[in-house]
Amino acid sequence: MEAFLSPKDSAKFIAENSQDVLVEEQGVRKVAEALFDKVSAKEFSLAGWKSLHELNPQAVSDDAVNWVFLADTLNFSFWSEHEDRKCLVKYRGKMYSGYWSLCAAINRALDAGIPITSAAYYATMTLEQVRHVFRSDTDVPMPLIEERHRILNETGTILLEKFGGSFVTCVKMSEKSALKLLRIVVENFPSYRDEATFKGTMVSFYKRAQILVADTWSALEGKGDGCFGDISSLTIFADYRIPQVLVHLGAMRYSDELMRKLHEGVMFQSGDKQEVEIRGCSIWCCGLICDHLLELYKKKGQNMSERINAVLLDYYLWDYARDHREDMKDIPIHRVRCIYY
Ligand SMILES: Nc1nc2c(c(CN[C@H]3C=C[C@H](O)[C@@H]3O)cn2[C@@H]2O[C@H](COP(=O)(O)O)[C@@H](O)[C@H]2O)c(=O)[nH]1
Repeated sequence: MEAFLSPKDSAKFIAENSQDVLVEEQGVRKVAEALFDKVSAKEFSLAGWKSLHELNPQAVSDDAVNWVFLADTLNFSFWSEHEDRKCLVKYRGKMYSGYWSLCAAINRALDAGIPITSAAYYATMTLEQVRHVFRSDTDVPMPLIEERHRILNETGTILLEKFGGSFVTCVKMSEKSALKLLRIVVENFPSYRDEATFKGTMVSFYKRAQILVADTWSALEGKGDGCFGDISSLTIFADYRIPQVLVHLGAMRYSDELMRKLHEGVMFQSGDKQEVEIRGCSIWCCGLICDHLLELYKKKGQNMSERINAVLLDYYLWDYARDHREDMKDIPIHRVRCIYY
């Protein structure tokens, strides 16, 4: 990890050198002010991870931690070429799309007696078994199914060989440090090495590794082995939804040239200059929103460092983006097919 800048330092470096993506200070302030009264809402709380999301595991248990590890190992690339033709998974009478289609497929498999969250199982799954477990209820399959198969086998084998087959072992090794757990994940599981080179500097985003730590924190309700004293050291998770909502809210802006490419549906490669600028500026922008929010409360004599951090801001903005798809349709997502987000 030493060779690469941390996600926070990467974001600063990228934002300072970005040409096609700009963080709008005024817009950042506006968003922080708009969120001021939301901080005490359940949408902005650790408890919201369970209470607002029926597919997330509800128990505090080893099974829940291993469920999170499986979900975040496969937590990438759900967007579809055409909005009206996408992978959907039906679970308990309800249709789920995008990231939630993954969770619905995991729970559907568990209900069918398939031990999909067990490393001993997914380390040796065949491609056909992976296709079956993650099958769509439309004629559009989940994207990158072959990569998902390869990553399941690779990750399951490592978890068995080095950590006794349970992610709980990694959590205990982290000794209640989010950054230590992040390091364990990135150093041991190759598919989590979400890194790039920008202007000759090695930068990192670690989107799936960071959301894995955050989701572990949430599943354990911030207690016991999940009581991470340094959870505020994490950044938001640079996916393809957060940039969209930041531009929609006016906290970030794309150059005309980049906006034109996005509207044309141009495919980017992971690590492209503009793709790195979108991801790095999103992280930096959200860090500034957090800082402003804390400052607004400080002016009222309130220290909200326990209630405001990048993880809770991310969860809030991601859910907001999900609920405001229609309002955001004029801001295209940036299209990348990769295993990192
Ligand atoms: N920044 C950030 N990105 C997140 C998540 C989640 C879901 N996690 C939490 C959500 C509720 C629970 O609290 C889970 O913990 C998925 N993604 C990313 O979004 C993309 C999928 O989008 P769509 O195609 O619209 O489903 C894809 O890149 C996926 O990797 C998050 O929370 N933050």
